[in-house]
Amino acid sequence: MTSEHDTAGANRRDLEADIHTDLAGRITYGGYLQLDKLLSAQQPLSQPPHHDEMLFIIQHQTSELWLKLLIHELSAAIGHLRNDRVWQFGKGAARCKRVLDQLTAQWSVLETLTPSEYMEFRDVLGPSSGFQSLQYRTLEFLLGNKNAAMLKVFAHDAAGHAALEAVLQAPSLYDEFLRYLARWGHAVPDAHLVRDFSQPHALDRALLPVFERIYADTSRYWREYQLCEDLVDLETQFQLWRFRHMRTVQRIIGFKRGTGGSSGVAFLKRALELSFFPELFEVRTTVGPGAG
Ligand code: HEM
Ligand SMILES: N[C@@H](CC(=O)c1ccccc1NC=O)C(=O)O
Repeated sequence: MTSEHDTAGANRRDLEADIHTDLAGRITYGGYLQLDKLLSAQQPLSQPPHHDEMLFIIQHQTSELWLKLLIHELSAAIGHLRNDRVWQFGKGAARCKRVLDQLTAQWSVLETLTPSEYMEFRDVLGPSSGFQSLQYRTLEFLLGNKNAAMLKVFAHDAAGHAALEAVLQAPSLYDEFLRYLARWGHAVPDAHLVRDFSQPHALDRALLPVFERIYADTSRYWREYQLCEDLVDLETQFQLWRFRHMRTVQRIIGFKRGTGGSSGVAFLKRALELSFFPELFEVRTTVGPGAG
Protein backbone atom coordinates (compact mmCIF):
# COMPACT_ATOMS: atom_id res chain seq x y z
CA MET A 1 0.00 0.00 0.00
CA THR A 2 1.28 3.48 -0.81
CA SER A 3 0.13 6.94 0.26
CA GLU A 4 1.32 10.52 -0.21
CA HIS A 5 3.13 10.14 3.15
CA ASP A 6 4.87 6.98 2.15
CA THR A 7 8.12 8.40 0.91
CA ALA A 8 10.25 5.65 2.41
CA GLY A 9 10.54 3.95 -0.91
CA ALA A 10 11.83 7.15 -2.49
CA ASN A 11 14.22 7.59 0.43
CA ARG A 12 13.04 11.19 0.77
CA ARG A 13 11.22 13.14 3.50
CA ASP A 14 8.60 15.50 2.10
CA LEU A 15 7.83 18.85 3.73
CA GLU A 16 4.67 18.95 5.83
CA ALA A 17 2.03 21.37 4.64
CA ASP A 18 2.27 23.55 7.78
CA ILE A 19 6.00 24.14 7.63
CA HIS A 20 6.62 27.90 7.41
CA THR A 21 8.21 28.89 4.14
CA ASP A 22 7.10 32.53 3.85
CA LEU A 23 9.68 34.08 6.14
CA ALA A 24 10.17 37.53 4.63
CA GLY A 25 10.27 40.10 7.45
CA ARG A 26 9.97 37.39 10.14
CA ILE A 27 12.40 36.13 12.75
CA THR A 28 14.45 33.45 11.05
CA TYR A 29 17.11 30.99 12.12
CA GLY A 30 19.99 32.93 10.60
CA GLY A 31 18.61 36.28 11.65
CA TYR A 32 18.01 35.36 15.26
CA LEU A 33 21.47 33.84 15.60
CA GLN A 34 23.13 36.65 13.60
CA LEU A 35 24.88 34.06 11.50
CA ASP A 36 25.89 36.71 8.98
CA LYS A 37 28.20 38.16 11.66
CA LEU A 38 29.21 34.86 13.22
CA LEU A 39 30.08 33.10 9.97
CA SER A 40 31.89 36.02 8.38
CA ALA A 41 34.35 36.21 11.27
CA GLN A 42 36.64 33.41 10.05
CA GLN A 43 39.31 35.29 8.12
CA PRO A 44 42.60 33.45 7.73
CA LEU A 45 45.58 35.83 7.53
CA SER A 46 47.88 33.42 5.65
CA GLN A 47 48.32 34.27 1.96
CA PRO A 48 47.30 32.17 0.13
CA PRO A 49 45.02 30.91 2.91
CA HIS A 50 46.53 27.86 4.61
CA HIS A 51 43.98 25.03 4.80
CA ASP A 52 44.56 24.45 8.54
CA GLU A 53 44.23 28.07 9.67
CA MET A 54 40.42 27.60 9.55
CA LEU A 55 40.69 24.88 12.23
CA PHE A 56 42.91 27.13 14.34
CA ILE A 57 40.48 30.06 14.12
CA ILE A 58 37.33 28.02 14.77
CA GLN A 59 38.89 26.17 17.71
CA HIS A 60 39.59 29.54 19.33
CA GLN A 61 36.27 31.09 18.45
CA THR A 62 34.25 28.16 19.78
CA SER A 63 36.37 28.24 22.94
CA GLU A 64 35.61 31.95 23.35
CA LEU A 65 31.87 31.26 22.92
CA TRP A 66 31.93 28.62 25.65
CA LEU A 67 34.01 30.99 27.81
CA LYS A 68 31.30 33.60 27.34
CA LEU A 69 28.66 31.19 28.63
CA LEU A 70 30.91 30.12 31.52
CA ILE A 71 31.40 33.72 32.64
CA HIS A 72 27.64 34.33 32.33
CA GLU A 73 26.77 31.25 34.40
CA LEU A 74 29.56 31.56 36.96
CA SER A 75 28.86 35.25 37.62
CA ALA A 76 25.18 34.43 38.20
CA ALA A 77 26.11 31.46 40.40
CA ILE A 78 28.40 33.63 42.54
CA GLY A 79 25.48 36.06 42.94
CA HIS A 80 23.26 33.16 44.08
CA LEU A 81 25.81 32.14 46.69
CA ARG A 82 26.10 35.73 47.94
CA ASN A 83 22.33 35.61 48.55
CA ASP A 84 22.23 32.13 50.11
CA ARG A 85 20.44 30.66 47.09
CA VAL A 86 22.27 27.35 47.39
CA TRP A 87 19.98 25.33 45.14
CA GLN A 88 20.32 27.83 42.29
CA PHE A 89 24.07 27.92 42.79
CA GLY A 90 24.21 24.14 42.40
CA LYS A 91 22.22 24.32 39.18
CA GLY A 92 24.59 26.92 37.72
CA ALA A 93 27.66 25.01 38.86
CA ALA A 94 26.35 21.85 37.18
CA ARG A 95 26.01 23.71 33.89
CA CYS A 96 29.51 25.17 34.24
CA LYS A 97 30.92 21.67 34.71
CA ARG A 98 29.26 20.44 31.51
CA VAL A 99 30.59 23.46 29.58
CA LEU A 100 34.08 22.78 30.90
CA ASP A 101 33.68 19.20 29.65
CA GLN A 102 33.06 20.58 26.16
CA LEU A 103 36.01 22.96 26.32
CA THR A 104 38.33 20.19 27.46
CA ALA A 105 37.07 17.59 24.96
CA GLN A 106 37.59 19.93 22.06
CA TRP A 107 41.38 19.81 22.41
CA SER A 108 41.18 16.51 20.53
CA VAL A 109 40.13 18.43 17.41
CA LEU A 110 43.14 20.76 17.51
CA GLU A 111 45.42 17.82 18.27
CA THR A 112 44.95 16.73 14.66
CA LEU A 113 47.06 19.76 13.61
CA THR A 114 50.59 18.56 12.87
CA PRO A 115 53.65 20.53 14.00
CA SER A 116 54.69 21.30 10.42
CA GLU A 117 51.20 22.41 9.37
CA TYR A 118 51.10 24.84 12.29
CA MET A 119 54.56 26.21 11.51
CA GLU A 120 53.40 26.96 7.97
CA PHE A 121 51.11 29.75 9.23
CA ARG A 122 52.32 30.48 12.80
CA ASP A 123 54.18 33.61 11.68
CA VAL A 124 50.91 35.40 10.77
CA LEU A 125 49.98 35.38 14.48
CA GLY A 126 52.72 37.92 15.32
CA PRO A 127 52.79 38.61 19.08
CA SER A 128 49.16 37.51 19.58
CA SER A 129 48.49 34.74 22.06
CA GLY A 130 45.76 33.18 24.15
CA PHE A 131 47.50 34.93 27.02
CA GLN A 132 45.65 38.01 25.81
CA SER A 133 42.20 36.38 26.09
CA LEU A 134 40.10 38.80 28.15
CA GLN A 135 37.41 36.22 28.78
CA TYR A 136 39.90 33.59 29.92
CA ARG A 137 41.50 36.02 32.39
CA THR A 138 38.04 37.06 33.60
CA LEU A 139 37.22 33.42 34.29
CA GLU A 140 40.52 32.88 36.14
CA PHE A 141 39.79 35.94 38.29
CA LEU A 142 36.20 34.84 39.01
CA LEU A 143 37.57 31.51 40.20
CA GLY A 144 40.14 33.30 42.36
CA ASN A 145 43.45 33.16 40.48
CA LYS A 146 43.96 36.91 40.92
CA ASN A 147 47.07 38.56 39.55
CA ALA A 148 47.14 42.30 38.82
CA ALA A 149 50.15 41.87 36.53
CA MET A 150 47.90 40.10 34.02
CA LEU A 151 46.11 43.41 33.39
CA LYS A 152 49.15 44.81 31.59
CA VAL A 153 48.44 43.05 28.32
CA PHE A 154 45.05 44.81 28.16
CA ALA A 155 46.50 48.33 28.37
CA HIS A 156 45.67 48.81 24.66
CA ASP A 157 41.94 48.13 25.38
CA ALA A 158 40.56 50.68 27.87
CA ALA A 159 37.09 49.10 28.19
CA GLY A 160 38.43 45.55 28.53
CA HIS A 161 41.04 46.70 31.04
CA ALA A 162 38.41 48.45 33.18
CA ALA A 163 36.07 45.45 33.11
CA LEU A 164 38.87 43.09 34.15
CA GLU A 165 40.05 45.47 36.87
CA ALA A 166 36.52 45.37 38.33
CA VAL A 167 36.60 41.55 38.45
CA LEU A 168 40.08 41.70 40.02
CA GLN A 169 38.77 43.88 42.87
CA ALA A 170 35.57 41.86 43.46
CA PRO A 171 35.24 38.83 45.75
CA SER A 172 35.89 35.57 43.89
CA LEU A 173 33.82 32.39 44.06
CA TYR A 174 35.85 31.17 47.04
CA ASP A 175 35.61 34.52 48.83
CA GLU A 176 31.82 34.33 48.53
CA PHE A 177 31.85 30.72 49.68
CA LEU A 178 33.86 31.55 52.81
CA ARG A 179 31.45 34.40 53.55
CA TYR A 180 28.52 32.01 53.09
CA LEU A 181 30.08 29.58 55.58
CA ALA A 182 30.63 32.37 58.10
CA ARG A 183 26.96 33.46 57.76
CA TRP A 184 25.90 29.88 58.52
CA GLY A 185 27.90 29.63 61.72
CA HIS A 186 31.24 28.23 60.63
CA ALA A 187 34.37 29.61 62.26
CA VAL A 188 35.93 31.31 59.24
CA PRO A 189 38.65 33.70 60.46
CA ASP A 190 37.73 37.37 59.92
CA ALA A 191 40.80 37.93 57.74
CA HIS A 192 39.01 35.98 54.98
CA LEU A 193 35.79 37.94 55.18
CA VAL A 194 37.12 41.44 54.71
CA ARG A 195 40.33 41.57 52.77
CA ASP A 196 42.00 42.95 49.67
CA PHE A 197 40.17 40.82 47.13
CA SER A 198 42.62 41.72 44.37
CA GLN A 199 45.08 39.30 46.01
CA PRO A 200 44.88 35.55 45.39
CA HIS A 201 43.76 33.35 48.25
CA ALA A 202 46.66 31.27 49.58
CA LEU A 203 46.44 28.10 51.69
CA ASP A 204 45.59 29.00 55.29
CA ARG A 205 45.75 26.10 57.72
CA ALA A 206 43.57 28.09 60.14
CA LEU A 207 40.69 27.33 57.75
CA LEU A 208 41.17 23.57 57.90
CA PRO A 209 39.08 22.97 61.05
CA VAL A 210 36.07 24.47 59.23
CA PHE A 211 36.36 21.94 56.43
CA GLU A 212 37.37 19.05 58.68
CA ARG A 213 34.10 19.55 60.58
CA ILE A 214 32.08 19.54 57.34
CA TYR A 215 33.85 16.51 55.84
CA ALA A 216 33.76 14.58 59.11
CA ASP A 217 29.95 14.81 59.32
CA THR A 218 28.59 15.14 55.81
CA SER A 219 25.03 14.23 56.81
CA ARG A 220 24.87 17.08 59.29
CA TYR A 221 26.56 19.54 56.92
CA TRP A 222 25.20 18.17 53.64
CA ARG A 223 24.59 21.59 52.07
CA GLU A 224 28.06 22.80 52.87
CA TYR A 225 29.55 19.49 51.77
CA GLN A 226 27.78 19.64 48.41
CA LEU A 227 29.00 23.18 47.84
CA CYS A 228 32.55 22.09 48.68
CA GLU A 229 32.29 19.25 46.19
CA ASP A 230 30.93 21.57 43.48
CA LEU A 231 34.05 23.69 43.95
CA VAL A 232 36.30 20.63 43.88
CA ASP A 233 34.63 19.53 40.63
CA LEU A 234 35.09 22.97 39.07
CA GLU A 235 38.78 23.17 39.98
CA THR A 236 39.40 19.63 38.76
CA GLN A 237 37.66 20.33 35.45
CA PHE A 238 39.53 23.59 35.00
CA GLN A 239 42.85 21.87 35.64
CA LEU A 240 41.99 19.28 33.01
CA TRP A 241 41.54 22.10 30.47
CA ARG A 242 44.91 23.60 31.47
CA PHE A 243 46.58 20.20 31.28
CA ARG A 244 45.22 19.38 27.85
CA HIS A 245 46.21 22.84 26.56
CA MET A 246 49.74 22.27 27.84
CA ARG A 247 49.95 18.78 26.26
CA THR A 248 48.48 20.02 22.96
CA VAL A 249 51.03 22.84 22.90
CA GLN A 250 53.83 20.40 23.68
CA ARG A 251 52.89 18.08 20.82
CA ILE A 252 52.49 20.92 18.33
CA ILE A 253 55.35 23.36 19.13
CA GLY A 254 57.49 21.26 21.50
CA PHE A 255 59.58 23.56 23.68
CA LYS A 256 59.59 26.60 21.40
CA ARG A 257 58.89 29.95 23.03
CA GLY A 258 55.31 31.22 22.84
CA THR A 259 54.16 33.93 20.46
CA GLY A 260 53.06 35.85 23.57
CA GLY A 261 56.72 35.96 24.66
CA SER A 262 56.67 33.33 27.40
CA SER A 263 58.92 30.28 27.70
CA GLY A 264 56.00 28.20 26.33
CA VAL A 265 55.28 24.78 27.84
CA ALA A 266 57.32 25.51 31.00
CA PHE A 267 55.18 28.58 31.64
CA LEU A 268 51.94 26.65 31.08
CA LYS A 269 53.12 23.85 33.39
CA ARG A 270 53.54 26.28 36.25
CA ALA A 271 49.81 27.03 36.18
CA LEU A 272 49.15 23.37 37.00
CA GLU A 273 50.65 24.00 40.45
CA LEU A 274 48.03 26.63 41.30
CA SER A 275 44.88 25.91 43.30
CA PHE A 276 41.74 28.02 43.58
CA PHE A 277 40.48 26.28 46.70
CA PRO A 278 43.58 24.83 48.38
CA GLU A 279 41.92 23.90 51.69
CA LEU A 280 39.34 21.77 49.88
CA PHE A 281 42.15 19.54 48.63
CA GLU A 282 44.21 19.75 51.83
CA VAL A 283 41.25 18.57 53.94
CA ARG A 284 41.44 15.17 52.24
CA THR A 285 44.76 14.64 53.97
CA THR A 286 43.78 15.98 57.36
CA VAL A 287 40.22 14.74 57.88
CA GLY A 288 39.21 11.54 59.59
CA PRO A 289 40.47 9.18 62.25
CA GLY A 290 44.22 8.75 62.24
CA ALA A 291 44.79 11.70 59.91
CA GLY A 292 47.19 14.54 60.51
C1 HEM B 1 48.42 25.37 18.25
C2 HEM B 1 47.66 25.68 19.28
C3 HEM B 1 48.16 26.43 20.48
C4 HEM B 1 49.44 26.70 20.86
C5 HEM B 1 50.73 26.30 20.19
C6 HEM B 1 49.33 27.49 22.06
C7 HEM B 1 50.42 27.96 22.77
C8 HEM B 1 50.34 28.72 23.90
C9 HEM B 1 51.49 29.24 24.62
C10 HEM B 1 52.93 28.96 24.27
C11 HEM B 1 51.01 30.00 25.63
C12 HEM B 1 51.85 30.79 26.66
C13 HEM B 1 51.80 32.26 26.34
C14 HEM B 1 52.63 32.62 25.13
O1 HEM B 1 53.83 32.85 25.27
O2 HEM B 1 52.06 32.66 24.02
C15 HEM B 1 49.59 29.96 25.56
C16 HEM B 1 48.75 30.61 26.43
C17 HEM B 1 47.39 30.53 26.38
N1 HEM B 1 46.63 29.92 25.40
FE1 HEM B 1 47.32 28.78 23.92
N2 HEM B 1 48.02 27.65 22.39
C18 HEM B 1 47.27 27.03 21.45
C19 HEM B 1 45.89 26.99 21.37
C20 HEM B 1 45.05 27.60 22.26
C21 HEM B 1 43.62 27.55 22.19
C22 HEM B 1 42.78 26.78 21.18
C23 HEM B 1 43.15 28.29 23.21
C24 HEM B 1 41.70 28.49 23.50
C25 HEM B 1 41.17 29.63 23.83
C26 HEM B 1 44.28 28.82 23.92
C27 HEM B 1 44.24 29.66 25.01
C28 HEM B 1 45.32 30.08 25.72
C29 HEM B 1 45.22 30.83 26.95
C30 HEM B 1 43.94 31.23 27.64
C31 HEM B 1 46.52 31.09 27.38
C32 HEM B 1 46.93 31.78 28.68
C33 HEM B 1 47.18 30.67 29.71
C34 HEM B 1 47.67 31.11 31.06
O3 HEM B 1 47.65 32.29 31.38
O4 HEM B 1 48.05 30.20 31.83
N3 HEM B 1 45.42 28.36 23.33
N4 HEM B 1 49.20 29.17 24.51
N1 LIG C 1 50.79 31.11 21.68
C1 LIG C 1 50.74 30.31 20.45
C2 LIG C 1 49.92 31.05 19.43
C3 LIG C 1 48.52 30.80 19.74
O1 LIG C 1 48.18 29.71 20.06
C4 LIG C 1 47.53 31.83 19.60
C5 LIG C 1 47.75 32.90 18.76
C6 LIG C 1 46.75 33.84 18.57
C7 LIG C 1 45.56 33.71 19.21
C8 LIG C 1 45.37 32.63 20.07
C9 LIG C 1 46.37 31.68 20.28
N2 LIG C 1 46.15 30.66 21.11
C10 LIG C 1 46.72 30.33 22.28
O2 LIG C 1 47.73 30.82 22.75
C11 LIG C 1 52.14 29.99 19.95
O3 LIG C 1 53.09 30.27 20.64
O4 LIG C 1 52.24 29.38 18.90
